Amino acid sequence: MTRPVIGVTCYVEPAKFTVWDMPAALLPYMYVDHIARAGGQPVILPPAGEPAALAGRLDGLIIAGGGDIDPARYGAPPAEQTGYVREFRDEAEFGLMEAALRTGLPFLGICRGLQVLNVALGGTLHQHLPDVVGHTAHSPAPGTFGRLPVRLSPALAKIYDGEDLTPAHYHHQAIDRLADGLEVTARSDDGTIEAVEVTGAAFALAVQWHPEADEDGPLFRALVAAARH
Ligand SMILES: NCCCC(=O)O
Repeated sequence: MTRPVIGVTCYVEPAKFTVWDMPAALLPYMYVDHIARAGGQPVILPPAGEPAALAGRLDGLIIAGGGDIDPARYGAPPAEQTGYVREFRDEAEFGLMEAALRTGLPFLGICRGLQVLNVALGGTLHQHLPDVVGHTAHSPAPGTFGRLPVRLSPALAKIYDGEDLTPAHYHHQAIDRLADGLEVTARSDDGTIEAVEVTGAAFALAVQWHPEADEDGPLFRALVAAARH
């Protein structure tokens, strides 16, 4: 069976690899491994050229984790804790997001990808979640995933085969004002929005957590299944 082509966005950051120490287009391998194990063909989309022009050649799209969105995109001045803003990545991913929404391309947003979806549709973000919820359980230490329970909507519970989940989290920002056209599909106990879907779309959903960090990949399988149609 032909594998649906799943585009997945990536970082561009200073990096050390083999004998080199230079900027690299980077993506944790877990993303592409999950896509391939789910039956898809992963294609990494660096934020160079015009990746949105490729949307018509993809069967599905993942906007992956990454640094903070430039708060100017949702009309806010930058907070002190806002970091790793890469305007070139914003430009590429907001273009891809717009193309996916316009064409009904099956879409999965992961962490930053959820935030791109919300801002693209006119929503806003909390720029530093610990200031809002009073704890750091969503991002306990640099480079370490936290585990925090979330309660899933019936639609998401069907994908995960259960209403309760304790996924891997690493985010210091979160949705503040939910965009029109989105529905909340999961929250954590402190009220933080942890997942959303686009109302009425065949498959356009996003999670604030990191499904790529877990061995099992129901969200990746669901995306690849949607991408086959
Ligand atoms: N803001 C970028 C995604 C991760 C985070 O919220 O820390």
